[in-house]
Amino acid sequence: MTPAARIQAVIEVVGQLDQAARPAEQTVSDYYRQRRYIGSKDRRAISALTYAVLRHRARLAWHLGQCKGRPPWGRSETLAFLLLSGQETVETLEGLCNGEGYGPAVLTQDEGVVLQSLQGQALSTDAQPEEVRHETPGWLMPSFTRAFGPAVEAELDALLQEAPLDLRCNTLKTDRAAALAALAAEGIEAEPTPLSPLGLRVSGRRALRSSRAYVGGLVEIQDEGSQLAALLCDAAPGMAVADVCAGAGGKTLALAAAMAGQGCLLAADVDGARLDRAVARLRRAGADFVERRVLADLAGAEDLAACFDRVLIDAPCSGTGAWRRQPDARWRLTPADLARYRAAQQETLSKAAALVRPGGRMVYVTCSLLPEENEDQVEAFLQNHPQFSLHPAAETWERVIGGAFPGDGPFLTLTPARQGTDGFFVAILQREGPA
Ligand SMILES: C[S@@+](CC[C@H](N)C(=O)[O-])C[C@H]1O[C@@H](n2cnc3c(N)ncnc32)[C@H](O)[C@@H]1O
Repeated sequence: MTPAARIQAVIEVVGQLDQAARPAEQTVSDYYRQRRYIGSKDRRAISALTYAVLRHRARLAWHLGQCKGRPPWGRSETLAFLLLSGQETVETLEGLCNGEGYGPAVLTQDEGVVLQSLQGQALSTDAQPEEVRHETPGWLMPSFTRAFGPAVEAELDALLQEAPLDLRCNTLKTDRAAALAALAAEGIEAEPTPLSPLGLRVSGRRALRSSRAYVGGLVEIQDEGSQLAALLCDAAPGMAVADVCAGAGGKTLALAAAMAGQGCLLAADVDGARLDRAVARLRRAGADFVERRVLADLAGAEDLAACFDRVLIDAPCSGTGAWRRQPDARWRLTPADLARYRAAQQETLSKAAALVRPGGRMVYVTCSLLPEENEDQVEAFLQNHPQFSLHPAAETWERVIGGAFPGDGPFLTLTPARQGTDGFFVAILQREGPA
């Protein structure tokens, strides 16, 4: 594809994103599915520019004077982004938008005027309101400020960066050094992650999913933060462990490895289709001992009451900690969604508590950075469940992970700005009784 044709493709994708209430990832992959002739190099270039435009959505709307309501999205934003980011000038844009081949149509007179007025300006300026400058919905600013105080700007900016590709080496089949060597043998460069003893960070984007190391189950894709959250469950061989929001099994796989394939590991979820997606992953990882169960209601699972040494709640949440991976998600989240997540979190905490045996632990995890889904939920739970108390995350960290605990309270909060991971919150709740 010519550079102009790639820009036209981005204009089309970005235009479709505005109309679609679904995740950008789906819209982008549908666009490619309908255009099989677009090769992988062009796809990479189109996706990179599309996501760059998305990451600047509020600032572009501000520059284009469309701050009120949802701006029309597509051509004007793509061209404005190319100009404001310094990748093009008005003159080079005029050359690219010449209506020839598969490139963008000729600039209209109005577009020319707008682009001339933007030339030389910066994408971010102090004149923009804080929430525009940090690409954050205004209604969430008080929550982020409450979470991070003076560090809020650095945290919000870090959430706008691209996330790395992290892998967890699967200790059911290999160790980290051998996994690194297997990847290197296939030309995939990676290095150990700074915090997780099992993590590998891949440099550059390689066709990982078709590699022998991935297909053979030596590695699984998992953010370093997610690996650390799973390690803090402190699951061990021979234990009875329940992952009650298992979804497609990301953390179940990590628990299975921590248990060395020995003991009882239950992967449960309310969503059977999600749980089905765990099957192939479990098989690939050699984690055949995991039982799966669709649970419409944890309260109805009487046969599981007080059975488990560890219960992991990887709770449904706003996903604010994972905004680096889905930059459009911030604009789809509504106050009603957040209220729904909070209700589900409190309900899941209360019901899952019944599964923990005396002396056992429940580990509450979110990939949210909002105190309403994290500390507030744990506090409310503890008020109503005096048989549970907070176990300091630092104690488990030092024993299971090693190195300095990256926090200063009973919980663990990981953030892209501080640890370079996705945002995660972990609280360990100990049920009273013999250890
Ligand atoms: C954050 S995702 C889990 C991700 C998964 N643990 C992983 O590591 O890949 C949250 C999961 O909670 C499930 N869920 C939503 N509401 C629930 C509820 N009331 N009880 C149990 N699971 C629920 C969702 O279906 C979803 O799979």
